[in-house]
Amino acid sequence: MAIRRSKITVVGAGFTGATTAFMLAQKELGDVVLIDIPQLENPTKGKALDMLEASPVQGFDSQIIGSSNYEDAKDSDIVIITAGIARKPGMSRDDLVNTNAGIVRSVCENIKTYCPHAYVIILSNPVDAMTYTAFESLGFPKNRVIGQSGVLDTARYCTFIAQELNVSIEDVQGVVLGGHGDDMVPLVRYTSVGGVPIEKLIPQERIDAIVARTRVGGGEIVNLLGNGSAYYAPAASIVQMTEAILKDKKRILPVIAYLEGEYGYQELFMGVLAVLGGDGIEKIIEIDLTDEERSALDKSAESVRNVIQVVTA
Ligand SMILES: NC(=O)C1=CN([C@@H]2O[C@H](COP(=O)(O)OP(=O)(O)OC[C@H]3O[C@@H](n4cnc5c(N)ncnc54)[C@H](O)[C@@H]3O)[C@@H](O)[C@H]2O)C=CC1
Ligand SMILES: O=C([O-])CC(=O)C(=O)O
Repeated sequence: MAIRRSKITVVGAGFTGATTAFMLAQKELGDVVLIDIPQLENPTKGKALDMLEASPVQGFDSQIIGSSNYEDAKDSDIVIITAGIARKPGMSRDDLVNTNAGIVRSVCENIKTYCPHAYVIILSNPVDAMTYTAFESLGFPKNRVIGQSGVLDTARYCTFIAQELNVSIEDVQGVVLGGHGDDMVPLVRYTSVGGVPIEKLIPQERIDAIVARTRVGGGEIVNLLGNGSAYYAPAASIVQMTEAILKDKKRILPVIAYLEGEYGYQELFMGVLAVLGGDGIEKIIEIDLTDEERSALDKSAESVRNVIQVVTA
């Protein structure tokens, strides 16, 4: 059998979806199908064609098509869900829960039919609860249903640390666990620059300020944009996760995973460190936490559980 290119479907052709599709093609991770609602079929086709017409200039061979028909998504290896509404200034991600749960459920019905073997990555907010919703609707094994939050939250955290120290971002290592909300848990004790713990490089009050800014990093962008939320860094985060799966890289990344006893949590989707490779979430890595870190994670888990209760009620 001839080797074929991977096929990646991105559902939702708005800011995050379109940016993700373009980055995936630029990196030649596969052929890309961009899907939106029938009322937006022409703009979706237009965006895809515009991206494709960049290929001669940028030298990528990935195909990109726009569609509102899931037949075009048939047998995708990866499906990325960005469909849904985004928040505006003054709103929390949780305010989106009812609208986006309906959208995610209807998208998942199509994924189930047309892409039964896909690895599914969820971006739509509130993303921990939307990953739970997708898992329930799809009925896929837990290793194939993965939410995106920690890669982005960690990226923001590392950006602020590199800025603070005026050093290369390449030398900053950190991790943010927990739900994708204002009580997420940046783990200072597991953060280093060039192998040196940040507590030895940055005064405590500046570390506290960086942690606080990270927790509201999404809101900072929402307030600056005025009408929508972040999309460049979210798209880059999704692309990193997609690449980890398609290239079986076995990256250790913070992802939203289904917890069945890990860290003592049951039947909960939340951000934890995991090995992400050719079989999706291949392993969850449990790290030891101090009492303080543990109670911060418990608080975040409680917030996530409250939103999940809305979608399971
Ligand atoms: N988890 C994370 O880290 C992040 C999550 N988000 C979330 O991602 C979602 C999308 O954000 P944006 O792309 O900025 O919003 P957007 O409004 O630019 O795009 C959303 C797109 O979804 C489409 N859509 C709605 N219902 C659909 C359906 N049933 N089928 C297919 N497409 C449908 C809309 O027509 C629209 O084009 C939001 O919920 C946002 O909060 C955004 C950034 C980061
Ligand atoms: O803040 C938002 O609404 C979008 C998002 O999840 C992020 O950028 O972290």
